[in-house]
Amino acid sequence: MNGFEAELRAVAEKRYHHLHPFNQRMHAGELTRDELRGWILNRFHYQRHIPVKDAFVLAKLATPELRRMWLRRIQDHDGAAPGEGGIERWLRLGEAAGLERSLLLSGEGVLPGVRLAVDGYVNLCRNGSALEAVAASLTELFAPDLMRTRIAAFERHYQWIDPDGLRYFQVRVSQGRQDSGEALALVLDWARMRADQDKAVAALAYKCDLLWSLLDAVDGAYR
Ligand SMILES: O=C(O)c1cc(C(=O)O)c2c(n1)C(=O)C(=O)c1cc(C(=O)O)[nH]c1-2
Repeated sequence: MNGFEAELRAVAEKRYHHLHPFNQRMHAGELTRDELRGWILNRFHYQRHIPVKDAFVLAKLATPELRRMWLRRIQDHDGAAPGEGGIERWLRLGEAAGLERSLLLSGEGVLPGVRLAVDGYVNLCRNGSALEAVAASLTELFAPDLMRTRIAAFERHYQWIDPDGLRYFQVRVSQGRQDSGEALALVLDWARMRADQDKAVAALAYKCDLLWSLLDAVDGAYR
């Protein structure tokens, strides 16, 4: 591993939301039903904007090979047909926790801080360079381990949620590994100069901060 890759990993190790008190309480089984439902509802706002931000990233990629690779991410979330894909699986997670899909789809109850955090990510991908947008997605290097911890915590502590609802997380473990492996290879290839490496590190730190802010908003609202 070169020094730049170590620097990227160190940023996420220190600032990624696996360390956030809300996630720590989730894993320890300390969340109430209302808190968990509030998280699922608010995180849906993030989920439904992932393919939107990925469409901005796609438009910045210069070759068919790169666009094909990135297009797969949009399909992972939107599915190839109605009733498929990550957004549908998140709606089923909501239903497994007792939340109507019409409520999630309405956007009602999404917290102001969550809207700002999600806007921050979409706008980074809209206005930033391809390097910055792809570097920001590198939080996914750490997401699969977090998903595995989360699945175990749900199975152990939150048995009132139908286990079929956990399918979103199970599928994301391998998708996240593939996504982050591809994104890391691109960032290492594109950022050879120190100035570019600094921009990539800053974009990743910003992404960590916005995920952290999203949980701050949820943590403060439902206690
Ligand atoms: O539940 C999580 O902790 C978590 C974190 C992240 C992340 O690190 O951004 C993503 C996801 N989930 C996720 O489900 C997902 O599809 C996803 C896409 C991206 C991205 O930046 O392109 N991050 C994430």
